[in-house]
Amino acid sequence: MNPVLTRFSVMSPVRLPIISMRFIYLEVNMALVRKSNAICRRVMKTLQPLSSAVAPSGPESSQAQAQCGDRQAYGWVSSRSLHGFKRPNLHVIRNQLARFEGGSVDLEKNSDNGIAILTLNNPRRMNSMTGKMMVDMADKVSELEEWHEGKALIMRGADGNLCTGGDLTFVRKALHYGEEMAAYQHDTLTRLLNLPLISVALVQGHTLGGGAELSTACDFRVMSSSAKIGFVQIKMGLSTAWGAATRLTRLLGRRKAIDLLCSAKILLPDAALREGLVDYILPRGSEDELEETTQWLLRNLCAYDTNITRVVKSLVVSAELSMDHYQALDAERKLFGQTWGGPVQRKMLEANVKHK
Ligand SMILES: CC[C@H](C(=O)O)C(=O)SCCNC(=O)CCNC(=O)[C@H](O)C(C)(C)COP(=O)(O)OP(=O)(O)OC[C@H]1O[C@@H](n2cnc3c(N)ncnc32)[C@H](O)[C@@H]1OP(=O)(O)O
Repeated sequence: MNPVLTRFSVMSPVRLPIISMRFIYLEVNMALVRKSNAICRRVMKTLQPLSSAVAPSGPESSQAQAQCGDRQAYGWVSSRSLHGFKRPNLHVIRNQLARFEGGSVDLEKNSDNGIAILTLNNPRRMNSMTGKMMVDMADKVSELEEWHEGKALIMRGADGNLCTGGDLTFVRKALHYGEEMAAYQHDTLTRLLNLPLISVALVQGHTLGGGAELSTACDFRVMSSSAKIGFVQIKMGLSTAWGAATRLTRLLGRRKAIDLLCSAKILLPDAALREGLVDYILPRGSEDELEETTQWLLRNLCAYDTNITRVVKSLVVSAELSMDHYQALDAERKLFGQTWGGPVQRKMLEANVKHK
């Protein structure tokens, strides 16, 4: 049964006959799975020609294959996801990612106001994410899943910069490991988005590529008046690595998602607000933007009872949770895996592109 509904049904004061609820839920779920499997097979058929277009050919492809080796070696298991794709073994991937050192993701939980602060901490490299930071983030999201007295979460970066995406030193070393890294981040960011906490990304400084993707894994985005945000992956020869194509399409609709992802435009606050990508711009010259964001949260979204706030968030998650979401992420991961390590990305990495 949907984990969110399970948690809600235990908490709901009116205990409906759970058996009949479970039965109805299972029936609906099976119908959804049958429908989405059929859609997914059609989607993947249209994508097949693309894979020969973007995957490396010639010696590079044999080198890439040699590097990748058998997917089993990297933790791909035989069990299939609901939509026919191989479900990755996150535990094996975790051990591989942890070897790419650098930075940390830290968590402070304030039991007085029920607001937790999740901090990306790699300031010398603008909080870009290493493999170790991805493992840290997954662990902190698991800790938040068990924080039952929490009400909200603010995700921010150390020293006034949210995140500039994948740490390029990590990226250059992990070109054989794109799909696995994407699967790991998809799991973490979907769990983050589905937490029974009102989540806000504090968009500060340069929030680029994967950093912009991280911001879409929160319910709301609050932006500093001096910040910039842009999905620059296409300039790097890539599609989105951490699930933003799926989330942006749901958040802004397909037209705006295509616009932001295919133009690689870098938005200043007013434009980001106009596009609906961010929800609030902090006043210019704020002394303490984290405190300003905390007050914005308390005023607008956390003014009421903690348990009811958690139930309302859980209800919205369970209303949105659908097979299509996981099918979209599976397809996104497959596509991303075909761009990662491809000739365009290699050329852009060598060019050391700066997204000014
Ligand atoms: C997996 C996700 C996906 C992917 O990687 O496939 C992506 O996220 S794609 C996007 C990847 N990110 C980038 O390409 C950003 C590259 N960096 C820049 O464009 C600039 O650094 C910029 C515009 C963010 C800031 O420019 P500015 O001149 O203001 O500062 P510096 O360039 O001197 O940067 C300061 C310092 O930070 C280091 N830095 C910044 N971003 C990254 C990064 N993503 N990985 C590693 N290091 C990063 C930069 O190298 C400087 O350090 P230094 O030791 O002085 O070279």
